[in-house]
Amino acid sequence: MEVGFPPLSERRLTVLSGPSGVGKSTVVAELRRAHPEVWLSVSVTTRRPRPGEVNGVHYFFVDGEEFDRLVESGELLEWAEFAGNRYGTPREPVLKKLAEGVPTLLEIDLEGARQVRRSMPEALLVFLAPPTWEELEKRLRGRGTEPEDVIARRLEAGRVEMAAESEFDLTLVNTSVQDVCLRLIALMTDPQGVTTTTNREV
Ligand SMILES: Nc1ncnc2c1ncn2[C@@H]1O[C@H](COP(=O)(O)OP(=O)(O)OP(=O)(O)O)[C@@H](O)[C@H]1O
Ligand SMILES: Nc1nc2c(ncn2[C@@H]2O[C@H](COP(=O)(O)O)[C@@H](O)[C@H]2O)c(=O)[nH]1
Repeated sequence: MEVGFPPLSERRLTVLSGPSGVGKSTVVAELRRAHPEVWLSVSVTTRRPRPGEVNGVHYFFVDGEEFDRLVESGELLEWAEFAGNRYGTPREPVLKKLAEGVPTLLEIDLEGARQVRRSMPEALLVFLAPPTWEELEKRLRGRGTEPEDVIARRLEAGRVEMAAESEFDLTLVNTSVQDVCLRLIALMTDPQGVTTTTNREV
């Protein structure tokens, strides 16, 4: 049975959230490899770049002063502090892509998703969940990009994010990156894609 989501033209904005380490970036990279027509917003962050991360590609890396300026000037659609750093979505490029009718994706944290829910209620909010909590810890540690104290902060935030799953329109469990991508692209490009009354899918 179809649930009451608005038609595609009014819900081209899709938000992907979920605990740190669940696989959001992996899923998005795979999705964009297969579907380059999907546009991913490049966020601004005060976090230091990880090895291999490129300014303007993975993030716009800025200092605290510049982030303050962006907030004060209203240039961010949403922003949040996550595990000691700040992250935000530049407003203008998102509005431009939406006006052009381009399927647009934000990969952001829970606080950011809540702000988008308030300011753009037509957006589709998708929660990416791990198969188990143990698997989440394994992925986060296995990525090897953060020291243990940062991993602990991210897992603490992850508990809060997991508890908020029901705020999202839909949950996809990231057991298989391929399966999640297929489902996500169907949701983004096919008005019939949202055809379930249950929040959680496997
Ligand atoms: N379905 C999967 N099965 C096994 N490993 C996976 C799967 N999806 C992602 N991973 C691995 O989990 C780790 C974390 O993935 P990724 O960096 O994409 O997470 P994230 O949700 O974007 O994290 P963050 O919010 O911290 O940026 C990576 O090492 C990735 O290769
Ligand atoms: N609210 C926002 N959250 C964002 C944005 N860009 C990324 N994120 C989220 O931050 C955490 C940590 O990311 P990492 O790259 O340091 O691992 C993760 O949940 C991202 O989804 C944003 O613009 N706004």
